Amino acid sequence: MDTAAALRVTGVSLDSRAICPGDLYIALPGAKTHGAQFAASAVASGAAAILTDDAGTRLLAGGSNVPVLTVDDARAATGVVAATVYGTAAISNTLPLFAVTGTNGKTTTTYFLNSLLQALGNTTGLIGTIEILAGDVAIPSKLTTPESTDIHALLAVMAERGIAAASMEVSSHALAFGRVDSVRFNVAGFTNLTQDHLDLHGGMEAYFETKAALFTPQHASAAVICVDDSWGLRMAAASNVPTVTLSTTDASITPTNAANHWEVRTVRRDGIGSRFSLHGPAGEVLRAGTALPGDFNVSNAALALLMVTTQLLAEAAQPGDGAVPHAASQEVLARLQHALDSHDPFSVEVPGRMQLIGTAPVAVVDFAHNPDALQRALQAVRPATAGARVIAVFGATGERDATKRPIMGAVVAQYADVVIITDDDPHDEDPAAIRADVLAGAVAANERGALGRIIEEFDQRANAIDRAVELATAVDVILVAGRGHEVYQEVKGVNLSLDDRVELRAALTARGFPITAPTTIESSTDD
Ligand SMILES: CC(=O)N[C@H]1[C@@H](OP(=O)(O)OP(=O)(O)OC[C@H]2O[C@@H](n3ccc(=O)[nH]c3=O)[C@H](O)[C@@H]2O)O[C@H](CO)[C@@H](O)[C@@H]1O[C@H](C)C(=O)N[C@@H](C)C(=O)N[C@H](CCC(=O)O)C(=O)O
Ligand SMILES: Nc1ncnc2c1ncn2[C@@H]1O[C@H](COP(=O)(O)OP(=O)(O)OP(=O)(O)O)[C@@H](O)[C@H]1O
Repeated sequence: MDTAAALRVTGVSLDSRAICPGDLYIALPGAKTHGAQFAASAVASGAAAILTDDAGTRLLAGGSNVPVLTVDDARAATGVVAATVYGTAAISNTLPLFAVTGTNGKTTTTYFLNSLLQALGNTTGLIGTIEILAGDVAIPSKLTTPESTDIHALLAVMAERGIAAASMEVSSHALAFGRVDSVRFNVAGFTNLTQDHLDLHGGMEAYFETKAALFTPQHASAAVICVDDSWGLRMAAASNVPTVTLSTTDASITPTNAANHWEVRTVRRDGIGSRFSLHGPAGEVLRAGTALPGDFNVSNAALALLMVTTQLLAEAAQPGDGAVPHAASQEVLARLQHALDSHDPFSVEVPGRMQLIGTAPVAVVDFAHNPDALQRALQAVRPATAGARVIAVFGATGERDATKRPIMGAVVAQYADVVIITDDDPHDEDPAAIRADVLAGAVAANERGALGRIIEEFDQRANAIDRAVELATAVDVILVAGRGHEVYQEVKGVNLSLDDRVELRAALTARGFPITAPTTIESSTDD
């Protein structure tokens, strides 16, 4: 214990491969192996000490020449240790943090938050599926929500670099594995809950409970919860931090506490996007727009707007009773409206999210990879022109929630005229068996009279995309769904280069159809 008391570490990592000299290596039990198996390698890389559990200590059994600290639950200790080492336990007092959780819309909403915070004059940070940004420094992202050791290190770097506000996606995996432990967000937002990740959670109730952990004083000072569905209403009731609710569709359920309820009204189409107004309980009105198609992007934009509004109102609140004087509230609204009008922050492009690749036919790459997202994406791209068809290319992921596969097949058959089934990331599963599960759902829906009369299957995703373009006329719409921004397809442990945007653009060009210019975060421009 004397050695431990005198010990100084300069960083923390859960991964022996990422250890830098002077780091603490936290050896965790995992699904496949125990981190203690890699302790020697961590020490060889310069680990100054090891923290682990009883099982880890037994595995080390006198074989370590650095101090070993043993705790009952090493994962539960990780967040607090990382926050202590990086000095980030109370960082949200000086660096406002925004978290977004929900099945769909996390990435888009964090991009919208980031864009609005910048429009308000902040240097910002962003942590999510596509990339991590600390001001103008971009760091590649491996997970939607990094491990807590990485989050605390990133927050320390952000504070050092003068970042004024940061937005983060919080996945249900992150909540289940304690990745946001010792992080308290100023405002946590909830988008929606629909079927996904049942391989991890077992059922929707457990999935809901995991998400609900974000809306507790341990993790959030305030919540903004979208109540467009009954899960949202339940989340608002379960939340035990000050909560503002948001409804974004006519069909939304009105919560009982109208005093904290905001709603979207007057949505109207504007090109492929929309304009809308957001109305508060005291007659507040903010007007905004988004160039991204789909009603769900109005929801995402409204959620981002209300989360920032909530934080600015909290900053304007009087110490003591917490009330916001009328003049201060008017000032906040005016500042926000000016940022909305001058920067159009929700028209930022989100890589692989309803990303327009071709114009005639309209050809879109989107990340929809679960039943609800697919339905909404297909509805969003449905053309008004009589006789125009929607041609969908998609597949399901291996080693993830297998129950959603036939449902995805059925949804696409229901909402697309032409259904082209192919591979997503099969991981270690047999791709043909995954396609068969999806196909079964599409065929069954077809037999029940679903819209999709043409159903085809391709084992090569590039060929499936090419086939979609071959079948298309200039008035049709092609939706290539499921992989969005991803540039590799993982097949039996091997990452094969594959970018839907590149394949779609090539197929359109080969047939003389017009395309849009590539954007920055694409494999075609990275190379
Ligand atoms: C299912 C899941 O989340 N698994 C996580 C879990 O892995 P595991 O239990 O299999 O770990 P393991 O391989 O047995 O290894 C045990 C320990 O040894 C360590 N190790 C292992 C090998 C080595 O050489 N050195 C080393 O130190 C590992 O870092 C780990 O701490 O613990 C690891 C670190 O402790 C995580 O990196 C890993 O996430 C993997 C990479 C993953 O793919 N997770 C996905 C499913 C995920 O979290 N996705 C969500 C988003 C989902 C969505 O919304 O779509 C996300 O937030 O990204
Ligand atoms: N609010 C929403 N409701 C339903 N579907 C949405 C919503 N926002 C986006 N989508 C659909 O879900 C897909 C994924 O969106 P996004 O990446 O923003 O969500 P996410 O929660 O980060 O997803 P993931 O956890 O899988 O990374 C989009 O490509 C779109 O098809």
